[in-house]
Amino acid sequence: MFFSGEIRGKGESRLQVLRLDGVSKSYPNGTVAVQDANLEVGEGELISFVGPSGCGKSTIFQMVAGLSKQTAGEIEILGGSTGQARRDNAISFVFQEATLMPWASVRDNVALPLKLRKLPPKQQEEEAERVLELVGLKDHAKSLPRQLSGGMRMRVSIARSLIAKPRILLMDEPFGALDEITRQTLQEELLSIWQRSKGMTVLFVTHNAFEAVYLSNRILVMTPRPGRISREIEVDVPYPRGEQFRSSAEFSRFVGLVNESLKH
Ligand SMILES: Nc1ncnc2c1ncn2[C@@H]1O[C@H](COP(=O)(O)OP(=O)(O)OP(=O)(O)O)[C@@H](O)[C@H]1O
Repeated sequence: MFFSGEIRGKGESRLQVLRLDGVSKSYPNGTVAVQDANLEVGEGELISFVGPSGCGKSTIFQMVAGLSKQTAGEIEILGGSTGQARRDNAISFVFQEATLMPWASVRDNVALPLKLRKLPPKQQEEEAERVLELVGLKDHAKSLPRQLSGGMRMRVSIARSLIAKPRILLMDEPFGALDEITRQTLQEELLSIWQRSKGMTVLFVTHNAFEAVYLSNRILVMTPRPGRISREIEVDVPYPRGEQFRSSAEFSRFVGLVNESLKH
C-alpha cells in the first residue's frame, strides 16, 4: 500500500517533502520552458537534475523556491504551498555565483538571513560561527569576500544558505565555476554536511555526469526544451562513498548511463 504523503524507495519509506504534479511554465514571450514535470521527493534525498542547457532546470528551481509561478500544475512543499514554505524559511537557494556583499565580512554575509529576520545580534553571531565551522571557514569570519578564493566564497554562500536550517536546499550549479580539485573537495564537504544534517533534502543542478553520480541517490535526466523529466536513475550506492567509489567500475557504469540518457 502506498500512502499519500509518504515515498517508498528500496526497503525504506520517507516523508514526502516536495511534489510536482503536471507542472509547466510558459514565459510571456511564448517560450515553454518546462512541460508537465512530475516528481515526488522524500525527506533527506539528494537529487541531481541533469539536462542540456536551457531545458528548464533553473526554471523548476525558481518555481520550487516560490520566485516564479508555474503556468500549469501544482507544487506542494511539506504538505503546503511554496509561499508557506518560504514564510517558514523551509527553503534555501545557492546560486552558481556566490552572491556576497563585497563590503561586509564573511560573518556578516553569512548572518544576513537572520539579520533580515531581526534575530538578536548575539544569536546571529553564534549561528554564523556554527555554520562557518561546518564549512571550514571559522578562521576567516572577519575576512572580506575579495580576500577569499572562489572555492572559499562558495563555502560562504553555502554557509549562508544553511544558517536558517532549511528543510530543502536548492543548489543551481554551485560548483560549475570551480576547478576540478576544488570541486571535488566541495562535493565531499557537501556530502558530509548533508549526512550530518537531520534529514535535509538537497536538489542539485549540474551539467557534470560525474558530479551527479558521485553526489546523488537519484538523478533526473531532462529533455531539451521544453524540459520534461525523461528518465530517473537511482544510484543505489551507500554513503559515505569516497575515492573508492569514484574510481570503481560501478561509478563508470552510472556515468555512462547518465551520458547515454542525455543523448535520447
Ligand atoms: N524570464 C524569461 N523569459 C523568457 N524566457 C526565459 C526566461 N527565463 C528563462 N527563459 C528561457 O526558458 C528556457 C529554460 O531556461 P532555464 O534557465 O530554466 O534553463 P536551464 O536548464 O537552467 O539552463 P542552463 O543549464 O543553461 O542554466 C530557456 O530557453 C530560457 O531562454
